[in-house]
Amino acid sequence: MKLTVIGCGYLGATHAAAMAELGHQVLGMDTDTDKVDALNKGQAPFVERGLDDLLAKHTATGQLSFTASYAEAAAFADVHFLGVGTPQQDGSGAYDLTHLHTAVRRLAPRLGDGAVIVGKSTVPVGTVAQLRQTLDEHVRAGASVRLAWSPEFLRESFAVLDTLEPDRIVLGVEDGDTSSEAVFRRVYADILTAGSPLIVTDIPTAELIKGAANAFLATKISFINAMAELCELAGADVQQVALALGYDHRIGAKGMRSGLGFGGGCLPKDLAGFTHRAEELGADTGLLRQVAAINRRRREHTVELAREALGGTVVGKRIAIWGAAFKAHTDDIRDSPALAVATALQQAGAEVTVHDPAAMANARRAYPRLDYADDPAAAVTGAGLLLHLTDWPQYSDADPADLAEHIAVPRVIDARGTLNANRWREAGWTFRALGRP
Ligand SMILES: NC(=O)c1ccc[n+]([C@@H]2O[C@H](COP(=O)([O-])OP(=O)(O)OC[C@H]3O[C@@H](n4cnc5c(N)ncnc54)[C@H](O)[C@@H]3O)[C@@H](O)[C@H]2O)c1
Ligand SMILES: O=c1ccn([C@@H]2O[C@H](COP(=O)(O)OP(=O)(O)O[C@H]3O[C@H](CO)[C@@H](O)[C@H](O)[C@H]3O)[C@@H](O)[C@H]2O)c(=O)[nH]1
Repeated sequence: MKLTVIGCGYLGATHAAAMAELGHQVLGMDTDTDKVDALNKGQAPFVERGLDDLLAKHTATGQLSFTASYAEAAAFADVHFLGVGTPQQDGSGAYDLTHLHTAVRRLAPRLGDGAVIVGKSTVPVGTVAQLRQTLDEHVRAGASVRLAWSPEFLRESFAVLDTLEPDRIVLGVEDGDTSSEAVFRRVYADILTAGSPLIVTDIPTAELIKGAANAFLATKISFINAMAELCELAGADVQQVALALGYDHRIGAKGMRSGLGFGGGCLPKDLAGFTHRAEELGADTGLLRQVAAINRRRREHTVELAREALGGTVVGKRIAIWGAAFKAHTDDIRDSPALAVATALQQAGAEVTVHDPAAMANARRAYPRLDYADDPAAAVTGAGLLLHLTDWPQYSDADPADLAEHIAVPRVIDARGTLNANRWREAGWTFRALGRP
């Protein structure tokens, strides 16, 4: 089949490459010409495992290409996936939906009768009804264009795998739309044959499923972090608590790692947007607000522990920070908990040196006033405290005995819970972890 993907960021570039891997002819479209150029060379403009290989493989054969032209995209195919960004509006939790409306407005007059738009971006419930109005206002006279919504559940760093082998696929179709599902089933034929379940539902339900999924994932993380708070007060170990809870099949161990809390381009923004929309609809959002508050406290608590470790003040103190990405195996620093802690400490007067295996270029651009070191040992050299803030395996594999020779005072706070406490203590470090004795 011939398909386009409008908006080629983390979601869209991965989706385009994965659709080519399924055998489709794919044209990705993005307004960012630098991104388009990189993608056409077979290079992902961000770090994502396996994506460069897929892009290189399919751009080389011409099965996958990218453009900045709506006209080319509209002429290329009758099925158009939408993956443009839906960021948070400044100063409120609400979603900014302008990119979506722009994309529909620009595409609509160029589409032929029978075209199908399938949205993948994350949106608050009610968005598709508004996009339908935008579509109807701009579509050619006499052309009937269908609009369906298939929210995306991929995780960064597992994006290729999650797109090709999804836990489930959701498709929302408008009332009276009897044909989008058949088109969609053809697009996803191989994935459906391999056993991924497909849930076909109405539009509001499809929109809401995505928000609910991220709200649940956020709740699970904040739940275990609330237990971590309690463990610290009681002298108990949250990792043992999580281990024991996770063996219960009704709870499950996945997505329940305690630590510095959730960041990234999705969970914080989607929790805020979901809460905002729920309030507009008159729902009680007490639970959702607590989830966000617990998450905020993780960052504040880590800053406080650093202050405490340094004798009550961070002013003029050298602090090494391991981690800038919002999680391991990505260069994404959107709402990164690690950088939130780093900048809070710097604002409080500390001299902060940051290391990250992949996200330093992005961090340098966004936070040019922080210091950066090229390797983990260089970051700790001369510091009075090390904070471990992103769960890269390089950090859990590092040799604490070797590092103790570089740091001025061997003191570490493990905010991700992935360092081996015994190993670090045996190497002479004062070791403190969140939620653990
Ligand atoms: N990143 C993820 O892991 C992930 C997973 C599931 C869902 N989502 C959702 O997918 C959407 C995209 O997220 P992302 O992380 O890929 O964002 P992103 O910022 O990486 O990518 C968005 C892309 O859209 C492009 N764009 C903006 N306006 C455009 C327009 N009018 N026409 C064409 N292109 C346009 C931008 O240039 C950018 O490349 C969001 O709604 C997000 O919530 C993201
Ligand atoms: O047990 C856990 C799992 C994650 N995190 C943190 O939570 C954040 C989000 O992690 P993760 O869910 O792995 O990353 P994302 O790539 O942001 O993916 C989430 O957001 C996407 C965008 O909506 C969804 O598609 C995915 O299903 C959803 O997992 C990161 O800061 C992690 O460090 C924890 O603290 N504990």
